[in-house]
Amino acid sequence: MTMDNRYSDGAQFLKDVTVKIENRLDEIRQDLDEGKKEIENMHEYYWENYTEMDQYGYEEYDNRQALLQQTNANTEKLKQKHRFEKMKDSPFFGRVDFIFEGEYDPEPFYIGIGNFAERTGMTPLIYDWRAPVSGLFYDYDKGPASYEAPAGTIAGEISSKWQYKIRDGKMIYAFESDTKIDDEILKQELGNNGDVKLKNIVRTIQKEQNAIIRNTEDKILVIQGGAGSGKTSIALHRIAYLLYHDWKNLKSSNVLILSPNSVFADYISHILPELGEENIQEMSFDLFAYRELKDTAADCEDKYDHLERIMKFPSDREKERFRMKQSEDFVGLIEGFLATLEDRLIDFKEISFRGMKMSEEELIRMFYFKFQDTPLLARMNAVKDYFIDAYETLKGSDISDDDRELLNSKFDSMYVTKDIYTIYNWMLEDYGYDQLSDVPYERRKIQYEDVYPVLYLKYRLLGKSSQKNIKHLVIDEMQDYSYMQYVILENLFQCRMTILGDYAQTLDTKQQDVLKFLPKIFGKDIRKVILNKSYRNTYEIAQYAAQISGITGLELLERHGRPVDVRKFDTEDEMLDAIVSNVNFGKDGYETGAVITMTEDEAYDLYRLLKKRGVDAAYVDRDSSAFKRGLTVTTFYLAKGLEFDQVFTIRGAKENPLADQAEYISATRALQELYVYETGSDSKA
Ligand SMILES: Nc1ncnc2c1ncn2[C@@H]1O[C@H](COP(=O)(O)OP(=O)(O)OP(=O)(O)O)[C@@H](O)[C@H]1O
Repeated sequence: MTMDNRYSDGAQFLKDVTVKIENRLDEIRQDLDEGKKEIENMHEYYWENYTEMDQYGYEEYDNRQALLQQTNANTEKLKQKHRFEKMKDSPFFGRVDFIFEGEYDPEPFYIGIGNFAERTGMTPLIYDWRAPVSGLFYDYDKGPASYEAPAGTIAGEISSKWQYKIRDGKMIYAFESDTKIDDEILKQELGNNGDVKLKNIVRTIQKEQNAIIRNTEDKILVIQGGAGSGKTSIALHRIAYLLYHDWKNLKSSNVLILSPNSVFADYISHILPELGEENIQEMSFDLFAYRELKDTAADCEDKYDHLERIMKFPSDREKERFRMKQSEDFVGLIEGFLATLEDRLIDFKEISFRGMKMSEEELIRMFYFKFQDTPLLARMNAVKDYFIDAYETLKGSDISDDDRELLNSKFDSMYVTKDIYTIYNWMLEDYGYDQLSDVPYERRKIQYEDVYPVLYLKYRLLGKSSQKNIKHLVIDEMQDYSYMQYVILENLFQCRMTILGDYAQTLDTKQQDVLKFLPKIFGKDIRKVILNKSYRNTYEIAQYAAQISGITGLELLERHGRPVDVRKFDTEDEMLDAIVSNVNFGKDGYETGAVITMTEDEAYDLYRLLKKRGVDAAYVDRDSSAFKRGLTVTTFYLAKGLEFDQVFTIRGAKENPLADQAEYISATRALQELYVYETGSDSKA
């Protein structure tokens, strides 16, 4: 067959399938209209008749159920409508012609962002990229191939593979794919200008990425990958894949992403809806900790307070103490402290209540033996419940609320304190650390180094609030979580996890290899995957970044661009001039750019100066929830995980202990152009 013939096949198929999609859309719209009317009728019927409905409420109940069913059916239809509308624009992007073993003629399988059949239950005309057969498209070139179907392995041969680009229902191109073309298409996708949202990559998922996306065996999958290797993209596609395959069990509300901040959360929020799935919950661990500690202190520092401080006032002692407090050794210290805490925390006093007594010895026996597995601060409650049970059995009646209150306070008063903050201070004192300031609740602000140790202590003393609803946890930027944080996470979440990150992009002054300690915490359920190919940056930028980080062995895509512009200016004015003259947005220019500094103050100053020069820039700080098209001014730690067409990295003071990581993280944010600027004589040489 000639190329033209094949092209016309795809084009003909596009015509046919477009008509069919339109037909289905018409039907769905009609169904939706009828459904809406049905709901209105039900409401009307209800309001007209509810006074006469039977006294037991059966009819009312039936009515409500019917209404609920109809509403659910409508929601389902609405989702379908959205999917097909999207598919009408671009129904498919790939095709595999597969000759099943024992047969002669190839069967074409068209692949798109969702399944499409003429009618529900009929053989699909287009297959969802997550369907078993679509695996062929990502995993094989021409030749023998197989895929895993529910019935087992299906083997055969791929006679050809096609790549399509369709926009607004029109065929832009159709290529029979081979390695060279695939690479060209990938480069073209990557060469397109950056967006303010991370894009889906279904058209060009690479084989090694696909293996991760389609992995269902491993309970905990840990992905170490260099900057721009597609980790975040893959994690989100994996979630989409799991939602599709495990739809009975896993709903989008069962998935939680632990993300570094709101800008990042917004940045990744489009992929799942683009793929026809609902968006998922995300939260920063710091916010979670802060909420959990609300009853312990009025305020807690977050990671960014800590970072700003170590950059402004670098102190080796503080760095060391911080590291120690997040370490395995410190978990050990807390455990050691807990082992001796019982004696110190309780002052046993005989209980007597309306003629019933519990002696000190009895209390001790209960406390140390009967309820020894209950967390310490919840244990007296267990003893009290036991006491109340015995009392009620004896009297043959329930105890009054007032009496229960009275007993609560009697039992509680045996604790010397129940304040976690105070108990934590005892521990700091025991081990020779400075204590937290002894102030009333309203004035308490827990420093970042103590936030997670206090949270750990709290869970050990009160029990944890297990997050049962979450069945899959995604942890992005895994290198930024400490041993202590992982121990807490392991306690809170017993579910499947996708953990991803890059040790080179650490926000600590020293790299930590979380891959080393994760197995200690999560046991043998862990599987580790390493990604070595970088997709984001041009060759020139990736090489520059590799040279500053000293990382070797990263495979780079041969997508070329401008050389990196590294310059030192005598004055800030000259540097600003250079930024202004290189910024390139607008009709023929780029979509996104960033001026990235080390500290918040530096970012804010530059933002103001750029504004003064009439540059339309936006300032992104830790409270921001999105970044926009055009120029953004921000810090390296907030730019983490994001990408921009143009990046202006502004080197900070050379004493800044995070200078190297900052430069690496900033440089690897650039898609097309990178400028590394500094000013003055006191800057980094
Ligand atoms: N297979 C692919 N096809 C097309 N684009 C891809 C592919 N894999 C990755 N990319 C693109 O590469 C860029 C980097 O991806 P992503 O942000 O997921 O990487 P990352 O490993 O999380 O990066 P970092 O750690 O540096 O933040 C994105 O623009 C993404 O769309």
